[in-house]
This record gives sequence, structure tokens and C-alpha cells, in this order.
Amino acid sequence: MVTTSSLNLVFTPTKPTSLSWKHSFPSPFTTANCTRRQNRKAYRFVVFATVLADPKPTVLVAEKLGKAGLELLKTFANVDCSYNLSPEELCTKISLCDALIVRSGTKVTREVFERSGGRLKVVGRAGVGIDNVDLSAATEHGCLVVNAPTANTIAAAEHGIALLTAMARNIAQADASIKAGKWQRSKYIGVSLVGKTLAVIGFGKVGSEVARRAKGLGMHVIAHDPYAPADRARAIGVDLLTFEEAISIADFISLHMPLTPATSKIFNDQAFSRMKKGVRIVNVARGGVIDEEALVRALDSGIVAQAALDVFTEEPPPKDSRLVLHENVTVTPHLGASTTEAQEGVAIEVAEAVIGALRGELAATAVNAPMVPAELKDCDLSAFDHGVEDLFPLLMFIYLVLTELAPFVTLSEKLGRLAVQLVAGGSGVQSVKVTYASARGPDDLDTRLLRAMITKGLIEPITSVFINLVNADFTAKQRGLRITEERFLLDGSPENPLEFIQVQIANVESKFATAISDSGEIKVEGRVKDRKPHLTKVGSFSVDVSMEGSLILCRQVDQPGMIGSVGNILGEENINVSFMSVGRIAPRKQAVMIIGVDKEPNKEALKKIGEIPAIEEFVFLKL
Ligand SMILES: NC(=O)c1ccc[n+]([C@@H]2O[C@H](COP(=O)([O-])OP(=O)(O)OC[C@H]3O[C@@H](n4cnc5c(N)ncnc54)[C@H](O)[C@@H]3O)[C@@H](O)[C@H]2O)c1
Ligand SMILES: O=C(O)[C@H](O)COP(=O)(O)O
Repeated sequence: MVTTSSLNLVFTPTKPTSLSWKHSFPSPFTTANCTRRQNRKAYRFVVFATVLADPKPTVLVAEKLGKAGLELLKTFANVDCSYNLSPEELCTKISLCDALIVRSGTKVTREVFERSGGRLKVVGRAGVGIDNVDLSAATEHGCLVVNAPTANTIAAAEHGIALLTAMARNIAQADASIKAGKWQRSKYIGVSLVGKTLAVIGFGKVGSEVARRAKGLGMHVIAHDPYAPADRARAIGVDLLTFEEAISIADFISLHMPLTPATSKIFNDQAFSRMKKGVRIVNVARGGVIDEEALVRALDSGIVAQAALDVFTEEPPPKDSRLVLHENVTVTPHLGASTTEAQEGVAIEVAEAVIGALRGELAATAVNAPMVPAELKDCDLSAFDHGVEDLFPLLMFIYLVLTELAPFVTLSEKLGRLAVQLVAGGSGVQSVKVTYASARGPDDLDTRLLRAMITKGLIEPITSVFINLVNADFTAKQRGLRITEERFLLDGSPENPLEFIQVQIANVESKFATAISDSGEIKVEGRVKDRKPHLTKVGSFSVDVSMEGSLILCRQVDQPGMIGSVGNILGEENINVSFMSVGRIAPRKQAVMIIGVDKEPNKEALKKIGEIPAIEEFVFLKL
């Protein structure tokens, strides 16, 4: 018997209807004018032909995977374990594979997707980081990427503690010395951990487990994480501090944040200059969060007494790397997740996700599954046949809300993204209220997709977790983020599904005080105009700007010439201003100016903007 779940149905944003039937069979949905009966015929053909042509999919496992995961895969697919393939060998093999499983050692480049000839449906990453997979190329080729985000948390935390203790007692150096025939007892006097202050930077899954263990070693643990819930920190007995406070009072610093544009090289000369002389640093997160040349300088000058590193900007690092060869540095070759238990765990986690994806299910650990496939947002969906509802209810739900909610979907994500960037470092986001203003009753307006998109906007910029419709509520709950929804019933015609959406974050401080409303929350509001998202309120100020690119928000005393002053500074830096809007309470009183820019101004330009006398505060935000 053929079940619908055995079909390989995946999103393909590059195709007009966003549903791709692999193996080059004709899609029942691609012809805009086809009838339901034609669609059903095509559908039956695809089921039949798929089963005949490819009873079992082929999974290429390109790096060593735990046994339990392999066994699981073998129950469903032909499994080809080929390790240490050269890039060319991988590209050659890939056209015969429906799925590929890797760890961090294999680069899954655009060429891999191109050379797969459309057969590759899913890439499974047996671990957290997906920096070795070209996500845009995967998405463009309609290939789902799934990861295993939880099974190696404890292994990474234990490795962090192993490096911390090994570094403090010079274990690696002493081991090398004794094996070289020496007996240097006085050279390797270490430092004690008990009573020392450990700053955990990034208080997520791994960071909080490191904190728990360090408390057990008698350390005083502090943490910095702009988005961590304060009650999670309290429960472990950890104080959440600002970045500057945390790094300046710590004896040891352990890094556990993701590599994002905001954290890239956050440990630079400036950061090292603020640290206590003789500080010791552990990094099991990502090499790119440290400016490695600056770390060598800090080690040479003695600001940093020792470092223990599991991860590097370039992996493997160059053989002559001054950092790796430094006598006060202990290194391991990205071993954080390398325990038998973690590898069994990630193997099962990734195998389940890959099998699910090959069956056409949307995995909760999908990294690039679009919340709404890009093309669907704009395309005419009239040809979409309701015959698929048994096949993929989730897709049906998306379809039903999509035709009219599409622009509000984009608006929701951007409002979430904007609101979270207004939160000051050190305040954990816990309570978010979303208000939907509409003339429709609750039964006529399904907001699940909008809430998920707001969650995506709030969480994605600050974590390595990727949010999709399936995991949005779960991830929010896991992070202690409570999202409440409220309807604001308007008079008038219910033709337009929504008038505006408001996102409010309570109990936080803002890096742009103007964004705090009269009732004390960060408040942003948006509307859809000409199917494009617009920001229409910041705090208590009414504004009107299209939400695209990057924005500079300034609060100023309303007076002539302000637009020109800021425009000149940006012009000198060759930064194109795409739009401007000023919202004011009354002429010559306080105003909010919003400037859309094509690229991020450098620090110097932002400083000059801040120095314009009438400007009271400003913030730069990326949408
Ligand atoms: N070495 C290894 O083998 C290994 C193994 C597992 C994870 N990792 C890496 O460890 C890191 C943490 O993984 P996780 O699973 O705990 O992720 P996570 O998403 O659970 O936690 C990351 C935390 O960092 C915080 N954060 C974001 N921006 C920050 C900033 N600017 N300053 C401080 N904190 C910030 C987030 O709020 C979040 O709480 C990731 O980079 C991951 O790739 C490495
Ligand atoms: O991101 C991860 O999960 C870790 O860095 C582990 O990577 P690995 O699977 O290559 O050990």
C-alpha cells in the first residue's frame, strides 16, 4: 500500500509554486490552470512512479556517525558510508544520493547542490553549527538542512570544564615535558579554581551547564547574556552582568555564544584591555568570536595569562599559527562534541530528522525550512489544489493563511527582529505581548503563523537556534520567553485581515529610551501598506518608514537642518540613504527621525551622528 508519507515532498523556494516533486516527475501543481481532476491524476502518477523508480532512498554518510544512528538509517535507506572524500569525490557521488550526513569537517558548498542534479533532498548536520553548509544554496536548490542541536550540549560543557582545569594546572604542557624526558615540577605550578570568579559569556544550553559545573568546583560564577532569562540564572545562582562588568572582574572567562555578526571578534584589543591582568580564557564556542591576533598580543603582554581553545577561525588552523604554538595556550582539535555518548545522541537525532525529511515531514530541527517559502509570499496560489490536505496539513494551514496574510508574515518577523534589538544588554527578554488590531473576530483570523514569525524575529538574531513553524512555540518556552496575544477589535470592514500589529517587551531596559512607551514597555507597531511592511510607531512616537535594509533611529529636538546634518555625515562615508521619516509630538519639541541606509555606517560615522548637539540618543538596527 502506498502511503502519502512516503512521498518526497519538500519546499522549493526557487519554483513558482514552491512544491517540488523530486526525481523530475511532473509536479501536479506547476500548471496554473490545471483542474483538480488533472492534479489528482498527476498525483497518482507521481506516487506510482516514485515507488517504482526508487523504493529506497540513498543516504551518503560523509563523516563518522554513531552506530545507533547508522542502524536507524539502514532500516529506511541504502546507506553509503564514505569518509574523507575529496571535494571532487563528494560532488561526483552526490548525484546518486537523496540525503547527505556530515559533521563540521565536510564543506557542503554550492557546487555540491549544483552537482546533485536536483536529487539531494536533505543535508543532516550531526551537531549544532551549520557554518560548513551553504544554506542559501541549499534553500535555492530546495534542499532541507536539519541539525542535532541538543545531544552534544553536555559533552561541550564537560570539554569546557576539562580545558578550564587542564589550563589551570598546565596538564598539557607538563605531559609534553615529561614525555620529552624532563621533570619540571617548579615550572608547572598552577592556579586554584576555588573562590575564583568565572564569567560565562553566552548563558544558553552549554553556558548554563558549564556554570552549574563550575559552581560545583567552588567558583563564583557570573554571566553575560543579553537575552538569557534572569530566573534561569537565579536558579543556578549566577548573576547576569553587562559584558564590560563581566569581563573586567573575571579571573576566568568561558565563551559559549554563537558566532553572529554581533559576536564576531567581540574579544578584540579593546575587550582584552578591560580585563584583569592575568585572566584565563576558554573557548569551546566558535573561533570567530575571538580576534586571534589580538589574543596573541594579549598573551604576549601578559593581560591574558593562558588560553584553552577548542575552536579556531580557520579549521584546522595553519601549522605555523602563533596562537596555537604559544606556550601559554592549550589546544584541542574541535573535540567539544566528541564523546561516545554525544556522538550516539547526535547520530540518532540527525538520523530521525533525515528520515522524517525524506518522508516529507517538516522536522523541528530544520534549519532552513522557510516559515513561508519565499516565492509563495508573492505568487498567485489559485492553482494550489486542496487535494493535498491529507498529504501535508501544515502546508494547507500555510496556504489558507498565506493568500491574505503574506505581507503580515514579513511584518511580524521584522517587528520581532526590531524590538529585540532595542533591548539593552543585560536585560533578559521574558515577556512579550503581541496585539493584533483587526475588524475580524478571532474565528476569522488565525494568528499562529504571525506569532511564530514574531518569535523567529525575536530569537534568531541572538542564538544558534533556527526557528520554523514547528519549533517556534517550543523554542520560546524553552528559553523562558512568554508570548501573550491580544486582539483589538476595530469597527469597520473586515476585508483587510489586520490594521496593525504591536509588539511590546515588558520589564526590560532599552538602548533607545524613546522606544519605551508611556506604560513602560518597549513598544513597536507596524502596518502593511501596498503589501510592504511599514514601521508606524516607536514608543509613543508615530513614524512611517518601510521596514527594509538597516535603520538609524534618532531622538532629537525638532529643528530645521537635522536631516541635512545626518545626511551629510552618511554622504561623506558614501552611504546611501534610502528614506527618512520624522515623527514629532509638536513643532520644535522632541522628534524621532528614522533614516533607512543601504549599509552599516562605520563606528566613526555613528560617533559623528551622536555628536550632533540636537541629537539626544540614537541606535542602529538591522532588519
Ligand atoms: N566545540 C564544540 O564542539 C561545540 C559543541 C556544541 C556547541 N558549540 C558551540 O557553542 C555555542 C553555544 O551553543 P549552545 O548550544 O549553548 O547554543 P544556545 O543557543 O543554547 O546558547 C547561546 C547563547 O548565547 C547567547 N548570546 C547571543 N548573543 C550573545 C552575545 N552577544 N553575548 C553573550 N551571549 C550571547 C544567546 O542568548 C544564548 O543564550 C555555539 O557557538 C555552538 O556552535 C561548540
Ligand atoms: O557545532 C557543533 O555541534 C560542534 O561544534 C561539534 O562539531 P563536530 O560535530 O564537528 O564535532
